[in-house]
Amino acid sequence: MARSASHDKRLVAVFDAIRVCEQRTVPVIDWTRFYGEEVGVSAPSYVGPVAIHEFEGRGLGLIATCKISPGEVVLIEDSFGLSSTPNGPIQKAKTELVEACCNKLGSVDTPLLYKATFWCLHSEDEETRWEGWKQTSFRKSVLHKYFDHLNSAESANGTYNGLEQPPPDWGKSKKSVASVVSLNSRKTERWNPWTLLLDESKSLGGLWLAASLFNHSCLGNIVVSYGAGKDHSTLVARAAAPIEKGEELLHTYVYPFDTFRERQSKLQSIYGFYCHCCRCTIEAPHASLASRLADDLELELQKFSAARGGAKSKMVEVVKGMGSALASIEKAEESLPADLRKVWRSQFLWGDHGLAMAAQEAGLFPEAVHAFRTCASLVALAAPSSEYELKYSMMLAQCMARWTLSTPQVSPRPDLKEALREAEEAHNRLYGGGGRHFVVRMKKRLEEIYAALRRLQ
Ligand SMILES: C[S@@+](CC[C@H](N)C(=O)[O-])C[C@H]1O[C@@H](n2cnc3c(N)ncnc32)[C@H](O)[C@@H]1O
Repeated sequence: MARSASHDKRLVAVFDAIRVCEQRTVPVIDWTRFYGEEVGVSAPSYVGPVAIHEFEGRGLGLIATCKISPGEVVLIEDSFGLSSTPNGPIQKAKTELVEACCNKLGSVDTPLLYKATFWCLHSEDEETRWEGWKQTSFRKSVLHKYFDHLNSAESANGTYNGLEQPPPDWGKSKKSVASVVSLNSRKTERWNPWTLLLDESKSLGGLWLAASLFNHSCLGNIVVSYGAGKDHSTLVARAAAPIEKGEELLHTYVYPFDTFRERQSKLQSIYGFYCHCCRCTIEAPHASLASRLADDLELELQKFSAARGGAKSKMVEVVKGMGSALASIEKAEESLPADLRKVWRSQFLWGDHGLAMAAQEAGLFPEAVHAFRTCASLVALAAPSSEYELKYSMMLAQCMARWTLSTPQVSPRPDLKEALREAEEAHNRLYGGGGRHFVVRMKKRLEEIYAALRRLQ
């Protein structure tokens, strides 16, 4: 008996190793359809070189089973549930998502494995949950089965039956569904093919079972994007930085450019934990200073909102005010150890963004270009390869184009070609390709702006 048990263990180890080696080839994304309005373009699911692991103080998470390079796909997965109203208020999106999950859990068409995996996700509902869903070893075995299913072409039907535990009690209350949704849901994002900016008007709340296992760091090493699938419901996670074998894969749950206190407060109120990541460790001792400087900057930003659409001279004043608030931040930065300065500075990126917008509106293009460049360099530190990197490189290129169009004799000319190349690279980092296609679209858009300006002259 003992002999056969150890034999079994070795067999499991061999099969596990084969499972890691025999990953499916990463599906290719069709870029021409990616930006379109078409629905029903689906990408096959895929799990890269990752394994489920238990971490002290943060429950289950994912680790790399080998070295992963930036841009490498680690997960492709379709949503379990989606809210129905695009860009609805958070509460409405959550209510709709809870409803969608309840329907899916109640449907006989939903494979048992999906239902079991849903109940294995992190939850704070201690009253109505069956005890089994809280046991780490049981959660891990169900989740492993779900991961295997994502990487195989087989249907999920029946796979749950192989688990050792008795079939669970499916009769859950809406409250327990809501707890899982609150702690694991995310918001989809998509690019508007016309403005080439992230289009909030199409965002939906959604739940992805495997992606729910990513734990948080304010300096994450993966990025997530949404493309293909009905309602752009397919989630694609990629490495944003080199990840060593055995290192945890971490995603940033909150806006990465909020101040230390703002991030901590959101993480505690929404997810119930205090973040001890390396960035928070750097920023914690200087938290009061950062909050005071952020308040001063915020006052200047409010002046910008009030001056929008008004006299140019007023906007020039606003630019001066913002510039001096940012100069105080840069002065405070000098008191920090040199290697911590830039990461600390990224808490104020939104101020540079505001300055860039105000300077652009005031026609102060060199200042605007400088501020957009600062945004891009801060993103590269705190949120590399993210949608923010693409956003700022695109805004920079568009600002340079406006500058050239409004002052054709400008000297030295802004290097628009270089900025477009940077946008192309940022696109490739975020999506693993498609940058050329994207830049061609952007050039077309710039030509349209130019033609419109010519008509006005
Ligand atoms: C989306 S789930 C992530 C997976 C989860 N660890 C599990 O066991 O299923 C979010 C929850 O994980 C935990 N968590 C995530 N990141 C954490 C971190 N950096 N420190 C402590 N807990 C964390 C928190 O309990 C949070 O509410």
